[in-house]
Amino acid sequence: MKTCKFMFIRPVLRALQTLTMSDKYNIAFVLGGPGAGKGTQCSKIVEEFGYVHLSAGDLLREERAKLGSEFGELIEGHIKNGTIVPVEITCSLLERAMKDSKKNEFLIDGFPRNQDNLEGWNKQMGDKVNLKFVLFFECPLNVCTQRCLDRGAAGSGRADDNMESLKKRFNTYMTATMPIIEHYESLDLVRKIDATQSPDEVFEEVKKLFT
Ligand SMILES: Nc1ncnc2c1ncn2[C@@H]1O[C@H](COP(=O)(O)OP(=O)(O)OP(=O)(O)O)[C@@H](O)[C@H]1O
Ligand SMILES: Nc1ccn([C@H]2C[C@H](O)[C@@H](COP(=O)(O)O)O2)c(=O)n1
Repeated sequence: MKTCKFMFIRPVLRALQTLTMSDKYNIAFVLGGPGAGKGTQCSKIVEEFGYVHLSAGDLLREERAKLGSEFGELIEGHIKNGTIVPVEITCSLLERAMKDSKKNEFLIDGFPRNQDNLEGWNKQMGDKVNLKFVLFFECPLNVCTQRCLDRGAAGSGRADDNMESLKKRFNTYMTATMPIIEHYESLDLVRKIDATQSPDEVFEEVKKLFT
C-alpha cells in the first residue's frame, strides 16, 4: 500500500519541479581570457541553437556610449584599466536585457568576472535562473594577446585592444576571474573547451554541449 502511494507522489513532484524550472531563465555563463573567442562562439551558438547572447562587455560599452549616462565615466575608467565595473551596474544591465528579450535561454558572456560579480548576481538573480553550465574557453595568454592585437589592428575601435590595456586585463583575468572558474569547477559546472583551434573546430566541441 505504502509503495503505491510513493509511486503516485514521485511523478507529481517531478512535474512540479519541471514547472518551477520553466519559470526561470535558463542560462550558461561563458568565460575565458580576453580574445579567447567567447563572442565568436556565442554567435555560432545563437545561429544554431537559438540562444540569446548577452555580452556584459557589450552592454557596458553601450551604456558608456549613451548621452548623459550617469555611469559613462566610471565604465570608461574600468574598461581602460582592465578592472571590473561594480556588479550593481552590470547585473542591472543584464537583467533588463533578459526581461526585454522576452526569451528564456541566454548565454551570459564575460560574467561573472570576480567575487563581487558572483555575489551580486547570486543575490539579485540567483532565484530567477537555472544555471546549466559554465562554458570555459581555455586559451594561452600569447594566443589571446595576438588575437586581441589583430582585432585592434583590423579596426575594432576598442579602447582596450592594445598592449597596455591587455596586460591589465590579463592580470584581472588571472587574479579575479580564474578563482570564479575554480569555484564553478568545485560545483562540477565547468565545461572546458580548447579554444586554440580554428573557430569551426572549436564549435564542433561546443556543439556537443548543446545537443
Ligand atoms: N578560434 C579562433 N581562431 C582564431 N581567431 C579567432 C578564433 N576565435 C576568435 N578569433 C578572433 O579573435 C578575436 C577575438 O575573438 P572574440 O571577440 O570572439 O573573443 P572574446 O573572447 O569575446 O574577446 P573579449 O573578451 O576581448 O571580448 C576576433 O578578432 C576573432 O575573430
Ligand atoms: N563582467 C564584466 C565584463 C566586462 N567588464 C568590463 C571590463 C572589461 O575589461 C571590459 C571588456 O569586456 P569584454 O568585452 O572583454 O568581455 O568590460 C566588466 O567590468 N565586468
